[in-house]
Amino acid sequence: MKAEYLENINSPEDLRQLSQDKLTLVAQELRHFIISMVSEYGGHLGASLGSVELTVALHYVFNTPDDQLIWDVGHQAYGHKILTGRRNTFHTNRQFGGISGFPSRVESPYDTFGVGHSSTSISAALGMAIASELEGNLERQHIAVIGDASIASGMAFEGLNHAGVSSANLLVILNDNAIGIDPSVGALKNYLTKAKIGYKPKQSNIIEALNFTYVGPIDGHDIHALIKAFENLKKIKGPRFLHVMTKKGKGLKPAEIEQVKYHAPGKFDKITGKTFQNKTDDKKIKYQDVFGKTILHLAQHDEKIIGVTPAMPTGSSLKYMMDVFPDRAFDVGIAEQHAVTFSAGMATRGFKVFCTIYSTFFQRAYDQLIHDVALQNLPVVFCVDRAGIVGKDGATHHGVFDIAFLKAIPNLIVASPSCAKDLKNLLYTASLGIKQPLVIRYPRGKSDVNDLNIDFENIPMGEAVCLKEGEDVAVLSLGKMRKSVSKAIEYIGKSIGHYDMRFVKPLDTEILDEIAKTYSKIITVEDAIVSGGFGESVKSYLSTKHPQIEIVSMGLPDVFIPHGDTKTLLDKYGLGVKDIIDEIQKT
Ligand SMILES: Cc1ncc(C[n+]2csc(CCOP(=O)(O)OP(=O)(O)O)c2C)c(N)n1
Ligand SMILES: CC(=O)[C@@H](O)[C@H](O)COP(=O)(O)O
Ligand SMILES: [Mg+2]
Repeated sequence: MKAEYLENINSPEDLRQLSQDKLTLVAQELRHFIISMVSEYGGHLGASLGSVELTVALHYVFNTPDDQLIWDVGHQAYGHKILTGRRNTFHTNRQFGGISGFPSRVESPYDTFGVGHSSTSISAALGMAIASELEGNLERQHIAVIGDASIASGMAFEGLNHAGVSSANLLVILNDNAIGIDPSVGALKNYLTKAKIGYKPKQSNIIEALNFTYVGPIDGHDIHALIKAFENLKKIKGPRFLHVMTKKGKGLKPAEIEQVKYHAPGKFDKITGKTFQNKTDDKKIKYQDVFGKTILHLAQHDEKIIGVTPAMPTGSSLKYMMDVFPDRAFDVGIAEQHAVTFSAGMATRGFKVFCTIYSTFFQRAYDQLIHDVALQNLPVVFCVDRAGIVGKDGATHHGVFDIAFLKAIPNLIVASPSCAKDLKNLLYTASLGIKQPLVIRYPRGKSDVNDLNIDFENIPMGEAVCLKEGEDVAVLSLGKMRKSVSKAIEYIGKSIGHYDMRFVKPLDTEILDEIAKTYSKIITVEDAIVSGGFGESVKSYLSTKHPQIEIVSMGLPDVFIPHGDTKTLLDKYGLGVKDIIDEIQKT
């Protein structure tokens, strides 16, 4: 398909030169371009396909970038990027050195707010709107576009609650496709479903009750209806809310049908939509499945076991347990804070709660972890997925801060298994009953095994293992870095000791004392920021007791790591196999 119009749109200014009757064609070309790019280079798909008409209409009516357009999460903003000067660089999306998969303030003046985590758009847009008011600019528009799953989060409600008592020039657009990554959940979702079928007695409109002017629901694929609604809403002052209905995956049949799969499908055939299988290493089980399959197995033998996920049943693989035990496995929506305190509540009543959260999203629930779990020493098990570098999602999503922020918390045990067997056995050990909260962090992607057997072993809390004895240099690896360290030692071929520390906290001080007697140099290697990390704990323990030992901590530097494939990033940021070899050889 020739992109007759799109090819000439290098900024929204160009779009605004077109007559309104051409916009449907622009939308068609834009959708086609997104499908073609994502099919070849990967990335998020369904959300951007569903917001094509919305994107075109927004940039047509509003005076971006002076009018402030804020996308929630930002995975639906591919159309926005393409219309705002990034069509020619879009093929670099999410690659190292290329454009980011999410709006980013350093990338473009049209990206008014950096995103990646959900439910921030209303607060950010309100902040901008009140700033404009204070500057005396009452004309500038501030538009937050938020999805139906993201608006159900506590943070979005905090923003609505504040906006409703302001006179801010704020327009919230609810892009309602009735699904997040997985189907949306909760009472608000039920309310929105009713609103769409026309059941909306005025007094029961939640949004109007919060003092917003409410318009909708309208068809979010009808550009002309969208333009009309925006023009009308522009004339109204104060907080306004437009409810728009869209279809995730719109325009690519398989993506409309299998919306979960096509949220971010990987590469696919742009005509048929058929996805391609990655042939290499295909049989290895993903870490998320080691969790998901083990927790299902354990739950089958212990009815006290509960699973909790904040909106990531597929990504975390808790879905296996949800399918079999819908009453004991909960998707609580995008609500990390609630997920943690809800788990704490269940733990007070003697349930064995396994709450699975991506490392990066766990950041949201730090106070709940300290105040509601650790302070009360409640034995909740946090299965922290996507720990370490996650790859192409980039800075907003890398799980690299968890070690530093977790190790400061009293009562908490923090484990970082290096293989599927240890992850499985830690889950098993926790299921036998623990007396304090436990975090088990594990990485994104494939594990080291093809099959999961069901022989379980107890792992004593805080116990490290010696993988290989040596002389002079001992390398202490944490979690997935074990594999790179093994490769480095294999390459060097001389006698280097290798220890899989398994726990950040408590430290295995017994083994550390033994190591200190044998070696003159210790290298710690962790897939997280080195500042405040595991290596620093080792250093702090050993430096007073064994001041003669040289200790080098390898980890990520004190910067935000950008997007790119995981290996490239590890190599660039000093955690490649070669870096480990070099450090060992410095001896
Ligand atoms: C705080 C946080 N938790 C979880 C996620 C993972 N996540 C990304 S998109 C998404 C679903 C968003 O759904 P919705 O807001 O309805 O937007 P849609 O994808 O349907 O356009 C989730 C759970 C996230 N980005 N941020
Ligand atoms: C936008 C977002 O936050 C999610 O879609 C995220 O990209 C999922 O990451 P995984 O691919 O690791 O499940
Ligand atoms: Mg949605």
